[in-house]
Amino acid sequence: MINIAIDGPAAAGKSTIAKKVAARLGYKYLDTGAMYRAITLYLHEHKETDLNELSELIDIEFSQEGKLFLNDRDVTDMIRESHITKQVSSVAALKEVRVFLVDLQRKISSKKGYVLDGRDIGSVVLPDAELKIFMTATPEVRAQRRLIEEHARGNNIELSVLIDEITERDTNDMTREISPLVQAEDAVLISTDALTIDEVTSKIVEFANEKVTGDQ
Ligand SMILES: Nc1ncnc2c1ncn2[C@@H]1O[C@H](COP(=O)(O)OP(=O)(O)O)[C@@H](O)[C@H]1O
Ligand SMILES: Nc1ccn([C@@H]2O[C@H](COP(=O)(O)OP(=O)(O)O)[C@@H](O)[C@H]2O)c(=O)n1
Repeated sequence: MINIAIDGPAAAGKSTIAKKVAARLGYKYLDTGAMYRAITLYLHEHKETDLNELSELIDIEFSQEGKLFLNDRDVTDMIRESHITKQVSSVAALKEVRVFLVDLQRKISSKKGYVLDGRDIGSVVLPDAELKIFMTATPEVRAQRRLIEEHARGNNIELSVLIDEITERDTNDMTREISPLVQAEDAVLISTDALTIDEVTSKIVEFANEKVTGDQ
């Protein structure tokens, strides 16, 4: 088994496709963005937190069904609310937060057989991952995809607002000092603008199978 790192900007399709790739290969999926969102929620609710104590204060667990528990509370839906989305890239820029989560992500994936998606997986969390993908699409395509999701949730948000939000978050993620979003040198670039979810999934599964057979 190998580890697969999928990085890229917001709404490129990382988590949708990472889940499908994991299912096709019989691997586990780790949503690292959800972990940053969980810390953002915790800090929103506990404003006086000493960031040096995160490891004592915070327990993050994913259930088999993919639900996220923050200190035993199911926060799966709360972490997707727009006030958390607006704050998450500032929280993700904090050194103490990154040190805590990168350590946890490395521990979880140490036994291999994981698909991880995020911003710094191929560059920082798992620089030795056997397969690295950098997934992109234009901001307009990505915002259009988020728009469909938001409308399905009953949120009547405008496309231009989503384009602005996504662009602002990408800029924050690409320009922060610690572990900015970058394409790792050895990552395969996949532009998903004109590809279906199944097409992107199959491409990555093929790459993974090549790596696994090549390593034997
Ligand atoms: N290739 C694709 N074509 C069409 N829609 C897609 C594609 N990839 C992902 N989507 C849709 O785009 C939205 C954002 O995808 P998501 O996986 O949440 O992105 P990310 O994890 O990169 O933020 C989802 O609604 C998903 O179903
Ligand atoms: N490995 C990661 C994953 C997410 N993040 C941060 O967490 C935020 C939310 O990530 P996400 O994957 O849930 O975001 P979406 O692309 O799904 O909207 C990102 O905008 C980054 O600021 C990060 O810094 N490093």
